[in-house]
Amino acid sequence: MAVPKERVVTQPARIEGQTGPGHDRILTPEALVFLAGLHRRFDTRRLALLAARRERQARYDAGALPDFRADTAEIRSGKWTVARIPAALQDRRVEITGPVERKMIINALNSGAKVFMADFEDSSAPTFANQLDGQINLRDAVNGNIEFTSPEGKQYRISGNPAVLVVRPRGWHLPERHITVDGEPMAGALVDFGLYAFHNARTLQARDRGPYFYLPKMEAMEEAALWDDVMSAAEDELGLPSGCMKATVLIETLPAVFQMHEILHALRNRAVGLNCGRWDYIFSYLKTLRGHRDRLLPERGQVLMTVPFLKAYSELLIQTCHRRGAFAMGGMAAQIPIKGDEVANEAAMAKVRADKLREVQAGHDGTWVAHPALVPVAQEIFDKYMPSPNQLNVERADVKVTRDQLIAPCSGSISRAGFDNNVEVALRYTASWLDGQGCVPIHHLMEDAATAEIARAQLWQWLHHGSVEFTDHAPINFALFDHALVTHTHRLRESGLPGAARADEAAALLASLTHADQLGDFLTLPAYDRLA
Ligand SMILES: CC(=O)SCCNC(=O)CCNC(=O)[C@H](O)C(C)(C)COP(=O)(O)OP(=O)(O)OC[C@H]1O[C@@H](n2cnc3c(N)ncnc32)[C@H](O)[C@@H]1OP(=O)(O)O
Ligand SMILES: O=CC(=O)O
Ligand SMILES: [Mg+2]
Repeated sequence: MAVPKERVVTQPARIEGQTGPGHDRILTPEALVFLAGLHRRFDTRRLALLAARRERQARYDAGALPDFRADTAEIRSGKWTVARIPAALQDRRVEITGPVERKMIINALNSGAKVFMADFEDSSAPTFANQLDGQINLRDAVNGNIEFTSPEGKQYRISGNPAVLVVRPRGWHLPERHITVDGEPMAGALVDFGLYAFHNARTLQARDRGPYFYLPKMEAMEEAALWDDVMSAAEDELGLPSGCMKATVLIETLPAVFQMHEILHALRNRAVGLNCGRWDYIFSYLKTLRGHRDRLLPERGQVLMTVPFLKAYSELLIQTCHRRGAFAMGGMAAQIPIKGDEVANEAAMAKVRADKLREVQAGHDGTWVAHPALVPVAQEIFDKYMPSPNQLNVERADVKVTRDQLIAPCSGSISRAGFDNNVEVALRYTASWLDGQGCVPIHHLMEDAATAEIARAQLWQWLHHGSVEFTDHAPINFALFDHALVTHTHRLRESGLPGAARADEAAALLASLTHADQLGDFLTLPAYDRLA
């Protein structure tokens, strides 16, 4: 049934969840009308694109393999570049990322990094309160009046030359069930983008820093075209110049690596770069090829950026970006500082340095870090090997990456410790997420939704493809999984660690996902139904 015209224009989105202090200044009547407009114009298309993902996946499950598209060959061979990149984004050598928590936003903006990516995605557990508090925090940061006092009395405020703010909304797949339009839940992506744009885009545009976004987890150029149309509509509605909203796209799914030119082309009036979102990319390799017994991955610790299929991906990304005048951003090393153990800390920092050295020497224009203490570590390497603000001039014409290289099987092994670590990480991360915390340190590594997905997907893969063995040739089986899960659940419950209170729920979810006949699309979808 068609929606009456005046309803399309004026009927606001409805709030279905509990709101807290200050949320009314984010969920204003005007903002709710703006959100409703985005939903009515774009949600049908979003749902169709999600259905297209499922159809593609069914073909891969039936034996097909991803490949470059025949219908877009002209885009790949054509001569074109992305639009001029704003001055504020010309030097992105170190970008810090982090959740939209108030203290962390201030710390990240003060960290010395060129860019801060404020994250509503992999590092966020999207409780309604987290998402709305995040919007308040970002609005205050944009307005220059963000402050925080810790329970111990430590004062936080912005000082010096803060990092340029870039916001990552949720991916197209996640719903926001606390905001509905015409009885339907809105897309998390449209809520995060819409509220941030509505409250901040005009303020940002009036300065030398604009409304800038990181776009996650896309699988096809049509999904990028949808973002382009959403941003154009928002620019029109807010009276902003066309193309002022800028986008950096994470290439973090296997299908997307075959459409990098196409994705940049779809967003060519606003694209400033692509980023190697390595953790989701590994997860997507597992998920896309879940039906292919010959492409199992070894344990997480062995799937490094130097293995052939990941090296091919990052080099093709650099070549593609630089051909189009766009930045080729590197990704996240998972190591974080280790306090109280100098030797272990130095070993972790050496791994970060090696990762950043590989990136800068391959031609990346910048990189990501997960913690303020890593900013100088990454910056030292990029300053040394990239004296100019970027290296767009590095063409990487030598790179000749084929389809087979992008989906090459990865050799390696699975140890009992690697298996056990996957159970522990998947459980502890899920429990923390259910408790409202989307990023946690586990055994001195940063764990977020993307890294935990790898752990969960690998367990499923090893258990469901017959006769997968450990290094000592013992078979991997469900009894071992069930036993490890019980052990870690008990340990977590007793530990007082983040997520301890949600250990049993997390274990039940992980057991059902791991025993299910099919690898579930996203851990965060069933987990969202149970989120505090
Ligand atoms: C795959 C991907 O998508 S990667 C992108 C998503 N992931 C991320 O963004 C990771 C962000 N990082 C983090 O959340 C954290 O660094 C964690 C959870 C990994 C570790 O956090 P902690 O154990 O609290 O770190 P630690 O205790 O060493 O923190 C020291 C200080 O640095 C701050 N800090 C740590 N990480 C960050 C960050 N990313 N941004 C801003 N501040 C930070 C802490 O708030 C703390 O501040 P304080 O001294 O003023 O109290
Ligand atoms: O978002 C980044 C990733 O590695 O995943
Ligand atoms: Mg990711």
